[in-house]
Amino acid sequence: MSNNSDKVNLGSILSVAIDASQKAGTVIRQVWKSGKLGVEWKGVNDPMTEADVQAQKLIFGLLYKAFGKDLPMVGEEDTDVPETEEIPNLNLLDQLKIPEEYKNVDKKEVCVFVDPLDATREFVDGNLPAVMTLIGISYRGEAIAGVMFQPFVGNDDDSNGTTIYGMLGMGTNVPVKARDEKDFVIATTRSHATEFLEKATQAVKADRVVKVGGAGYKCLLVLRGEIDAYFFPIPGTKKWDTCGPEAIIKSAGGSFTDAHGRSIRYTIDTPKPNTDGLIVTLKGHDDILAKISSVLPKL
Ligand SMILES: O=P(O)(O)O[C@H]1[C@H](O)[C@@H](O)[C@H](OP(=O)(O)O)[C@@H](O)[C@H]1O
Ligand SMILES: [Mg+2]
Ligand SMILES: [Mg+2]
Ligand SMILES: [Mg+2]
Repeated sequence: MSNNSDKVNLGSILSVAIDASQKAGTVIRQVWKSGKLGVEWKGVNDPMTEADVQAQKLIFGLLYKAFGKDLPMVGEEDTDVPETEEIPNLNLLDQLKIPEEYKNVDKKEVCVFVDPLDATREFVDGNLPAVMTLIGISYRGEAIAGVMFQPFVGNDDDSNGTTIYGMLGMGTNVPVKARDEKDFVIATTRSHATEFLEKATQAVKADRVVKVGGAGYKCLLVLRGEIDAYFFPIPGTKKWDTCGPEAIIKSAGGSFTDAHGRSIRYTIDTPKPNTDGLIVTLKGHDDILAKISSVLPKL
């Protein structure tokens, strides 16, 4: 399958996404170590740095080099895409583990969502474990596969970071454990709370509320069984924040919906804001939806 073919193997795209996220992580660490973050404010509490921009250019360059510039792609930042000298690695995954239905699909029915640096505010504040590169792969509008790469956590092979990936029908590369305690603990925004969020939090009767930055990072806390739910039933996240993490959560058997329990769609034309919020769990999803329904506006 050459890069100008109109067919693609989603397993190969996931391989290049993993490779690109690790290489982007190296760039992010280099910018951090330089001390010259080049922070620009896109909006209130919404920074962009040189690391966000350079990481996105690298990721787009590798995916275009591997699959052609007609690969539908959405990135958070508005950057040009220079030719890259880097070589994309299409062979990181065992093709025997890739579901047959994903091996030869129409490229125009795929869309890759790239958040080159999730939790930029945390990056600027020096809260580095929450920083991640997120890449999601959708097919016919459904989040199918994704990778979350933590450049400042752990020491993953020679990529100096921690790679978490998953694909529907294949599972994840990391052990996943649902939280199983008597109390009910949720994670939500550190910096974008609203009156309605407080009301909704009371409606679901959380025993403890963990306030941390990073949409990807809160999904990781669910995967690791540190919280029962990522609870954010208000606007704020975008499709690039959620496509990759959703695919990983669902490939681990979890649930990922908006506040009304509806699936989130990911096509090139889908509006980027997740206006109806997020609820992310490994278990107990319906119980949360039942409790929050009493305070949600009727559809
Ligand atoms: O990639 P960035 O812009 O850092 O992504 C943001 C999310 O868009 C935003 O929703 C998250 O807000 P909360 O901290 O309130 O959960 C922010 O942490 C980043 O993930
Ligand atoms: Mg941002
Ligand atoms: Mg983000
Ligand atoms: Mg970002």
